[in-house]
Amino acid sequence: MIKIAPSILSADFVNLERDIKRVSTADWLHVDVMDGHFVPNLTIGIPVVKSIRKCTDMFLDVHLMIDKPVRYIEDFAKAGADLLSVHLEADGPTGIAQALRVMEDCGVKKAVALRPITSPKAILPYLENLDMVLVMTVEPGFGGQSFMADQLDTISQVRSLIRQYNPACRLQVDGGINPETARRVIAAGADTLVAGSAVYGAADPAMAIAALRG
Ligand SMILES: O=C(CO)[C@@H](O)[C@H](O)COP(=O)(O)O
Repeated sequence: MIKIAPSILSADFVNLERDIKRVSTADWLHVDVMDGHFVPNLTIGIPVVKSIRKCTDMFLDVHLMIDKPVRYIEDFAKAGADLLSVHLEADGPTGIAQALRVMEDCGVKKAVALRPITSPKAILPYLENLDMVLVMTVEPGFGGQSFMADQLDTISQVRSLIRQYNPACRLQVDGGINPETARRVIAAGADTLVAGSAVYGAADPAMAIAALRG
């Protein structure tokens, strides 16, 4: 079943609680954490995730765009994250494996994320132990960018690895998702879609969420 995860990066942060309630028909809430180093942007951190947890029961899907994420896994788990995604480019293999181990110990779902440049095969050392793989269809850092169609092939390749090694693993796609690109990424094998501007830029976010489901 397709899951839709609105990205609060496109929400109005002054009215964050209101904007979280406006997407309550979605399946998950996607929270973009950026450190100004792994990506050229700064967003939100642990205290904000803690506050979000207090105002919604939605599944919190937290995308860590930060260097050496193992340093903060436990804090984000305690703040209320349900799933954490760490970028394979954000640390060496030992650091990524450690981050996944800490997620396991903390009882949060485990995901790895790939920048557009990263080979799908990079997920192989971790795949059997993952709940989700996140394929970026823009360069991480900002909302409102154009969908990178050449990532459709990466999505297909990741789907085929998932089929082979861990069929229960979800495949999330993030960046430039609208009703048209949603159809294309679902056809390529995605089952979880992140959308920021397509949801929060719409007059009626609930209708935009329904349109993404197809
Ligand atoms: O992680 C990111 C950007 O780095 C995304 O989650 C964006 O927030 C998605 O925004 P749209 O491309 O859907 O506007």
